[in-house]
Amino acid sequence: MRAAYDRDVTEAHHGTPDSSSPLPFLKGHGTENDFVIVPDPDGLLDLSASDVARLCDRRAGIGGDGVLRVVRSTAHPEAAALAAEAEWFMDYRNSDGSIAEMCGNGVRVFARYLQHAGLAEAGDLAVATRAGVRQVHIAKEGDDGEPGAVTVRMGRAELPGDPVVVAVGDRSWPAVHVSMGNPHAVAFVDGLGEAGDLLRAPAVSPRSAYPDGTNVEFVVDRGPLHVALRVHERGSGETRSCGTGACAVMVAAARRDGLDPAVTGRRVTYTVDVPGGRLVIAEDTDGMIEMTGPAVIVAEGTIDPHWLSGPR
Ligand SMILES: N[C@@H](CCC[C@H](N)C(=O)O)C(=O)O
Repeated sequence: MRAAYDRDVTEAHHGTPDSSSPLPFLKGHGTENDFVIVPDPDGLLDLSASDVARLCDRRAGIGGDGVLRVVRSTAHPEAAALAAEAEWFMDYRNSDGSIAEMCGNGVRVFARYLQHAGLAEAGDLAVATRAGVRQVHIAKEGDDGEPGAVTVRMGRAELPGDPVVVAVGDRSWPAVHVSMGNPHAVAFVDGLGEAGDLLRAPAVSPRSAYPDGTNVEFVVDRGPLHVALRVHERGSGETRSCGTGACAVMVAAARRDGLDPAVTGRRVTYTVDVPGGRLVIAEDTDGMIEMTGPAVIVAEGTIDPHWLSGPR
């Protein structure tokens, strides 16, 4: 499978989405936050927002919460300056085609793709993202053949401390404004059902706190150092998991619980349950946040370029 795939990447597709060459793709997920992975090592593809939305369409396309385009850093204008630190750039897009600064599950799935394609080995590697370079560790396969978990050093959280409010219908909750490179509003609720069907984005005020929109997390306690969340993602709707969201939740929960590693001098670790699984998130005394969880490649194939460039 890998040999055929390598041939596809290196020989079959070099062109734009409307060229006649088949376009290789893979499908992967991290705690069911799922992505269409598009290898484009030389940065030749110009995926428009509507191309991305079409790929992510769960009925008429492949389906995913977003697209991970895999580009050599040297071949992408936003990453060329990072090329000395990270060979590969994760060009992440939400399922509506919008660009986001960072995707925590995405970067773990991205690393798994590199390993799957023979472009990286288990161990440490660096990935360039719009939020900067992220260090990733792929654990070795277990004796049972299970792929090792993927850990990413997510950087430090920023908590501006401004009061924000999240509302769904006639219910509202005070929320914590957290940036993980991308924006989050974290609301502690009594039950995850309180957020309703989340078919539409919750209202967040003041809107000036989030000039570019935001991701919203609803959180309940499950036990000591253990929380669960639902998330409505900017640009993707409700998803089964959000890595940056889980990190934002971890930090908001830790501060609420009076735990700040920079003050206590002790690393703190939370278990964060998401609808699609479980993430383990730790904050170190220097503020560095590490997220660990599964990352899986489930399929690979080719996209018909005529379909992608066809009538909308
Ligand atoms: N699912 C992601 C976050 C993706 C970006 C987000 N929707 C945004 O617009 O900021 C994750 O795992 O972090």
